[in-house]
Amino acid sequence: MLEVENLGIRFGGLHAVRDVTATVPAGQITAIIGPNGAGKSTFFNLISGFYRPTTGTVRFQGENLTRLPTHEVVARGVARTFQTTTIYRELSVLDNAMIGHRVRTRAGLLDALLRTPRERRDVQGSRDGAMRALDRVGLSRQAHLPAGALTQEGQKRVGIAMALASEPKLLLLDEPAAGMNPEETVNLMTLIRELVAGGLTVTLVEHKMSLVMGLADHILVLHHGQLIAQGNPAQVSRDPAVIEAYLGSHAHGGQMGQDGQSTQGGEAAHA
Ligand SMILES: Nc1ncnc2c1ncn2[C@@H]1O[C@H](COP(=O)(O)OP(=O)(O)OP(=O)(O)O)[C@@H](O)[C@H]1O
Repeated sequence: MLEVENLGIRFGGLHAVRDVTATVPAGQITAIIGPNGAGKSTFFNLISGFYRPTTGTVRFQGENLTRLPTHEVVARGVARTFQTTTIYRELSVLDNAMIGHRVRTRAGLLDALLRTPRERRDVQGSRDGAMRALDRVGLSRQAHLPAGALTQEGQKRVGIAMALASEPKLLLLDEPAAGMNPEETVNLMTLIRELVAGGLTVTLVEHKMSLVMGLADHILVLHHGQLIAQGNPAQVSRDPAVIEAYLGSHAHGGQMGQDGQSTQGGEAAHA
């Protein structure tokens, strides 16, 4: 579904992502892992159009997305969530999801100001699309609550609904389980599996190895911006280069698993 070739970006002297060639298969869950600073978020920013690569190409369903602005990437079916929650806490859950949907509607500012028939049709379309997205994440009954009144898990679901409201084919989740307790993490895994069973392709960056190893069909491992391994969880967790990368990063003060639980390296090595 997604193919990147020789993808790279430099920030001054730092090669944050270097020469990555990889594919994301349709209908599967692909996880991107690697020690802190490995380039995972930067890689996400490259494939979702937030950053322009210094080298290489990004192709989605055969189409070259490399130089497209973010909204064009979204319009072609690639949507993402963010590491930190970016929902509007004071707005209703429905309004949040509608914001996600508006990316796909055509009415411009003039239509909105003049409240043209097209604008009214688009608002109705956004409402319907947003409700469908809320239904997919199990939030239709909370649609009229302020988003900030929901639990941490509920707010994460709002963020996912915002992305789903643009009706993506590929959903990019940036650390979806950050800040979640074990029960919430299991609920999230169930939700992701349901979305994939419904035909969505999911790619995620995640530190929690229990989630990655329990969920991913395919794993890409980045280290110092480079792809050092890929394969299924069993293959990746016994790959010497992966174990070395995590243990090395730990030895040099690499951050431990999310919320300071156990080391990524330990979990990867024992998964
Ligand atoms: N906009 C930027 N400008 C300069 N340097 C950046 C920028 N974005 C990221 N970097 C650097 O690129 C490297 C990779 O960062 P990135 O956030 O992609 O890693 P990561 O694997 O997502 O890390 P983490 O697991 O800590 O979230 C880091 O050294 C980071 O400081």
